[in-house]
Amino acid sequence: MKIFSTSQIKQLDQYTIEHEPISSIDLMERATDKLFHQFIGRYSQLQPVCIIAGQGNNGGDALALGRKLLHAGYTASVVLINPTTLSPDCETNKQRLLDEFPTALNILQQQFVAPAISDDTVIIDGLFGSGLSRPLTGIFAETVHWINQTGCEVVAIDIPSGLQGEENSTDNKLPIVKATITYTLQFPKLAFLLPENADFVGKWEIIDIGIHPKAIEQTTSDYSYLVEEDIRNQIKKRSKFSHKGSFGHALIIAGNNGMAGASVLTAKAALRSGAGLVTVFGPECNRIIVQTAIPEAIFKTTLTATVNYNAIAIGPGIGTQAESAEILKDILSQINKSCILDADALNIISQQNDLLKLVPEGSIITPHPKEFDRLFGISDSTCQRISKAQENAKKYKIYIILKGAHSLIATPSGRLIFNSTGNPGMSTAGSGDVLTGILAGLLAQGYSTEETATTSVFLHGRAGDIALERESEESLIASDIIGCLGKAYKSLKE
Ligand SMILES: NC(=O)C1=CN([C@@H]2O[C@H](COP(=O)(O)OP(=O)(O)OC[C@H]3O[C@@H](n4cnc5c(N)ncnc54)[C@H](O)[C@@H]3O)[C@@H](O)[C@H]2O)[C@H](O)CC1
Ligand SMILES: [K+]
Repeated sequence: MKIFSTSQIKQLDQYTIEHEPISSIDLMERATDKLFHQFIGRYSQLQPVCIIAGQGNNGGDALALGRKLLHAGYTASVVLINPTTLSPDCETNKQRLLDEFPTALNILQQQFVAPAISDDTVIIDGLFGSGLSRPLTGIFAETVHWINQTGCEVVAIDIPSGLQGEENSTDNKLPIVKATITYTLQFPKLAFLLPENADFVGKWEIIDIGIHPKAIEQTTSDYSYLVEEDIRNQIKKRSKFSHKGSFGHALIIAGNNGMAGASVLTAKAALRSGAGLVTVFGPECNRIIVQTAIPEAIFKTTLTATVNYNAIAIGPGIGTQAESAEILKDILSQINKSCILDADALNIISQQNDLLKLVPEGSIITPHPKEFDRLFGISDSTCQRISKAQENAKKYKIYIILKGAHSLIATPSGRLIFNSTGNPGMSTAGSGDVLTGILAGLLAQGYSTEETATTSVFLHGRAGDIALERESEESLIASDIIGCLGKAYKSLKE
């Protein structure tokens, strides 16, 4: 699913109006019908509602939603913050509300006056949406401060008011609505995927308002959101006549003294994701541990003929000592096909930056933000880190998987793909090793590097989400993710 900037969304909106064709007021009516249905699915008529509308089309949406809720029998009051002029569609919806429910509307022009609410009131935030161009001040800022101190549930229309759709200032004192849930129109906004905005956006759901499909298809964007339908068709079907040789041989270089668990988790994940054969390379002291924990894997302490492997993953738990650095250097100088680099392999590279040039084109590296900063320099904001990921993925022609709540895949062609699966329970020891194992498993099976990166990240998160059905966010451990890989695959075949 593409992610567009707010200015692109404005153009898509216009294209829909001209080519569907539909008048802009009817598009607003259609959008608010969808919002209304989403809202009544979550909140009953017993719940009092206070609607805050602004002067633009976000305010128009709020006024129309208020009218629909009053029609449906909700106890709703509407406050219109109107110091200057209303957009034409906002004006129309103000009139429609006044015509039908004249006493429900309170218009404030200069100073904010808090409406009467109760503890269980739901506030609908329709003050500003995608048209916001600068930080809120005056009566708008007062309104936001009031909303945030009520302690009530807040439903934001499109975007929490005060938040920009893309990059936001790092000043955390700016007036921005803290929503419980954001019903966003048609497309997720980039800001929703950035960790610093989590407190404002709350949960978010996409409301399909019927933007013209041709406009969506024709408009390009570097950004996208990886959803199930992107992955389903990528899963390879297995032939009835296949044998273990059909699914490739993965080499996992992982685990030092005391870190055998890293090799176990990585190798197990590679096997569970479908590799035909898995060989673990590690020190002699790990032999019994690895062979006991995964009898299906081969264990080696010497490295020969790396050409025989369909996928090589290197890094989990290898440490950054000279011996490991030598092995990494050897491997990188020897191989000429894409490999997977994680954890200590990345830490070694950040100490010897010239090694980055040896990483074969099309390789996949999987840093978390700290490892990323060690590799490419410290970033002041998530947006800056994202730009650096894009720049370096292009420069070195590699896939960079920047791990996080919405792991980001930066591709050699400059695309930025955010993952949609996963949960906070997956922030646990060994979770990254599991991802590396899945990547190795898929690459070994002949998935292209791009398919490997996207499918692995999606499957890893999906398995984590399935694991959460039995575990809590606190109790979930990396082995649970591996244990749910089967169900994750099945969920994509149902
Ligand atoms: N395709 C869609 O997604 C649809 C979206 N709809 C809704 O329309 C808004 C966007 O409406 P717009 O009128 O462009 O912007 P806002 O309502 O967010 O803002 C109004 C107006 O305010 C001015 N402004 C900007 N920043 C400030 C500020 N800090 N202080 C004061 N005034 C400010 C600026 O001139 C803006 O234009 C979208 O979010 C959806 O809710 C449609 O209803 C359906 C189609
Ligand atoms: K809003």
